[in-house]
Amino acid sequence: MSRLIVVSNRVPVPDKRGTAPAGGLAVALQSALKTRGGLWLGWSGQSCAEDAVGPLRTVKDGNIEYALTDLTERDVEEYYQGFANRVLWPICHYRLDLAEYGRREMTGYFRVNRFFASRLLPLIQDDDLIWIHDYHLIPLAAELRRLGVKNRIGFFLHIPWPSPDVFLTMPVHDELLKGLTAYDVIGFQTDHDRNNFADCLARQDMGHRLDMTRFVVGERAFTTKSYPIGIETTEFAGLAKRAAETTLHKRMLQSLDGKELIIGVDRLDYSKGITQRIDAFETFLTRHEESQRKVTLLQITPKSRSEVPEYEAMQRAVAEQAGRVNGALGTVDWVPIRYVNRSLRRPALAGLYRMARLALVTPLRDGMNLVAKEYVAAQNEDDPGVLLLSRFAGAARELKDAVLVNPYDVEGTAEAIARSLVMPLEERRERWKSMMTVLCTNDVFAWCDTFLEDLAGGKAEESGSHSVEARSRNIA
Ligand SMILES: O=P(O)(O)OC[C@H]1O[C@H](O[C@H]2O[C@H](CO)[C@@H](O)[C@H](O)[C@H]2O)[C@H](O)[C@@H](O)[C@@H]1O
Ligand SMILES: O=c1ccn([C@@H]2O[C@H](COP(=O)(O)OP(=O)(O)O)[C@@H](O)[C@H]2O)c(=O)[nH]1
Repeated sequence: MSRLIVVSNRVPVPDKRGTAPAGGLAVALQSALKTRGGLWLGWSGQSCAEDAVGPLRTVKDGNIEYALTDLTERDVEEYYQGFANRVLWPICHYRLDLAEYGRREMTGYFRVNRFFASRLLPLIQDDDLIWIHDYHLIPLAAELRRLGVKNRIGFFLHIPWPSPDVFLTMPVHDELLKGLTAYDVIGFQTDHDRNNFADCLARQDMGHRLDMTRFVVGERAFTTKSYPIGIETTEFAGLAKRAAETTLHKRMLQSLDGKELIIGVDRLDYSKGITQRIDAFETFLTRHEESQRKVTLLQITPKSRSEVPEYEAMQRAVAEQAGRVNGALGTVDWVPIRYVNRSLRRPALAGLYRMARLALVTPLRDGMNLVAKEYVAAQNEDDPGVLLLSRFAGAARELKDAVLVNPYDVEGTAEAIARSLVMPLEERRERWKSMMTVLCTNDVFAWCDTFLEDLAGGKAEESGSHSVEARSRNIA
């Protein structure tokens, strides 16, 4: 079996686990890699002065070897906070109004990709499969090809790919599209994203289509498909079941004092629709006065990308909004919204999901949204809660039995909250069962195996892949 090399900007640095910022890419890749093993290269999360970047730091954890690199302060500013998170992120989430183009940031982005290529090159062996992740590293394969790398290289985009009208507003769109054609397999979360990408190629008159999934651009042929990312469904369900025994769980139940729990879990990001959600919750409480004092919304929102101005502004806006609603509607013994700005560990989250009668997952746009999947997996099959899910999350393409809402429609979402809270047990069970069936089939191991099978050139890789046997060992 070929060795797997994974490259991503964000890596769950082993000695910092638990304190690392929450994010679906790191969570999912770690689950996917733990059986198969491999080398995982990424940013250490540390920045340093221009002349102080040391050698790679390697850490072995189980059968994953992490290779971590520091970046300079300028790199972080231009590549991560600048081009990745002030241009690519807003554009891919359809927020043209928030994109801030700057030549310095664009140059920094391509420079850091060259730097990643130079760090990776000495580690590559002939048979390695290389799997690069997300919008930070789109040009990495082109840089590796320039250095003579002939290995199979795959790319998976965790965020949405927008329609050509949106994507082509970006000044360097052609460099990015051409950069992608250096990969052998390009994966997206949904068919919708994949089709948008194909439409961008067509609009720019780049190459031609061989069949449903194969394209040729210049000298290169590549496959492009959707591979919806999943979670460790069975393991997460087990975590949630066991959480009922913990002190946190008991304390939380006590503090609820019989009130129904509604939960929201999101990084503090404008794509997650948190302000629209709070508006919808307030509208629900005002229009359904009988529910006041009977429900509590627990909004867990770890800070994210705080150095980026749009995120900093949002921190203030959401805190003020939650404070205003609590001030207006709260009573001496009832707080409508419990707003938590810290990251929780996954076992604690699993227990809270299971306790919640309703989850509000209402992004304005989201690549997938693993929280939606985790909430479903955590439910008690005899008395499952309801998932209220935005149509604009990648997860909505699979979880068709969630209560689907348009998060821009605040009144519609408020009414969906009201309906969900009184949904009969039989309907809740039917919806849950159908969603859980999807999650058990499309779990994170299936995602990983399917992508790697295509990357390996169609042959199923034998040992160490996530065979049913290996997966059950993993769960045990
Ligand atoms: O690394 P950060 O800047 O702290 O951000 C965290 C991650 O956010 C994004 O996650 C995405 O990946 C999830 C798993 O595929 C998906 O469910 C979600 O919809 C995406 O938003 C980002 O794409 C990652 O690169 C970041 O690490
Ligand atoms: O306090 C928190 C909040 C979130 N998460 C995890 O972070 C991931 C968020 O992934 P998602 O795909 O929903 O969104 P992203 O943040 O990647 O955009 C999920 O696995 C959550 O369980 C966590 O571990 N602790």
